Amino acid sequence: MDETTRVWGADSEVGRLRSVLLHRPGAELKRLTPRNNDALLFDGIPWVGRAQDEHDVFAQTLRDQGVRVLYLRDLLVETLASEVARRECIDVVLTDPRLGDTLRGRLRVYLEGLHPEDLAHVLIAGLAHEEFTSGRGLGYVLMERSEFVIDPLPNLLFTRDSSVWVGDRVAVSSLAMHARRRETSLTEAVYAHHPRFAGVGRIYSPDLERLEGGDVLLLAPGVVAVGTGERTTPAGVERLARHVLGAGLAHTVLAVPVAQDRATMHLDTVCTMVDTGAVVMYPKVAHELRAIGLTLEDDELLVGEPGAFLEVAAEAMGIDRLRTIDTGLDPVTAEREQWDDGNNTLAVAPRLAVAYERNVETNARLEEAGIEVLRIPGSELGTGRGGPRCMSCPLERDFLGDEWKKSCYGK
Ligand SMILES: NC(=[NH2+])NCCC[C@H](N)C(=O)O
Repeated sequence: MDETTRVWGADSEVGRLRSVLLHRPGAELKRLTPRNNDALLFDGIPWVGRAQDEHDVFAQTLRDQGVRVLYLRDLLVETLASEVARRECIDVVLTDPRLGDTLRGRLRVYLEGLHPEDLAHVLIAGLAHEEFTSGRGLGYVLMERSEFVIDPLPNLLFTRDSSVWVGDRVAVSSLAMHARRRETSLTEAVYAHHPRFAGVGRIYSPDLERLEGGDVLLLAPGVVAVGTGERTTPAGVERLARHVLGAGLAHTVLAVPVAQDRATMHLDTVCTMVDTGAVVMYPKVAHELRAIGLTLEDDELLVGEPGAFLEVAAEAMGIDRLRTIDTGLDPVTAEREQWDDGNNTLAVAPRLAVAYERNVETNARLEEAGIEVLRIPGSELGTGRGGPRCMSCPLERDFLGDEWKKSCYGK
């Protein structure tokens, strides 16, 4: 398809995937140490070379299915050819109040002198105290050697969280955790200034209430579920609902409260779609999870009565039942495989999903249920607590539109 006729976006989680935004992990992962990994939201210290190999397998698996893989880093380098984009990305770094004016001034001169390739590297991998030899000022002198003048972004790998498409519009999200806040200045720059995305409509921006893409699930054309818990706030759900409903991109938004735990940081840690009317879901929460329908009437956001997620979702989708496939086999296996992102699958098409190979029982269950599983390794990638869905932002999926119901029932 030529660039001018391209229709970006998605109206489901399962329409045939045409292009996807990934970030191949790099030098930013080398910044992780046992002292900073918790603050940087990693549960271990990944072997970086192996994590890259695993990620390459992921990307190749998608390409083998005819999916075009775009890398965030490449787009960022191209974006940074624009003076405005450069200034915006640099300004965000310089707002860090830890710096102090002297160090800030030095840093500005340094960053402004960098070629786009090197600037992208520093924006992603950060800048260690010892690497910035031209640093001056009290902020610099009293900084611990192990600190960063610019913090690295090891979670950039999880491209699902910093932007999400609803219909043909993109939401650049508002990340909740300090370690991730700056990620969206890079995604924002790409969507705003890369010629590839010229003219694309927006429905969210990073200055709004907290909202992370991992919480946003396109259940069906017209129905969007949004988790609210550790990351996305109820106010974030409300704001997105207003924008999505107001723009006619959906008729119902479901707010889905999830426990405020690391294991369930996003809705996609317990539930992802693998077919038009089916989800893989952590059984422990499947029947506890509640949902509240939000609709818009005369510009007023109406909040429905809370009900069981599976029922409220099926009703909003207009189907009798949302099919569930359980994580694991017994409760202990289910808990282990939920933790290891067994629920976090990426559908390439209806009944075809990428999953971590390590979740043996969950994958077997998916296959029993008629879902073809494309297995990828994730021993190192998994240390960041994210699976194939978290590591991908679908840019183009075939829109299912009215065909959706037919494919849901026509099996
Ligand atoms: N959509 C997701 N589940 N993303 C997982 C993100 C993991 C990342 N380490 C974080 O804590 O933010």
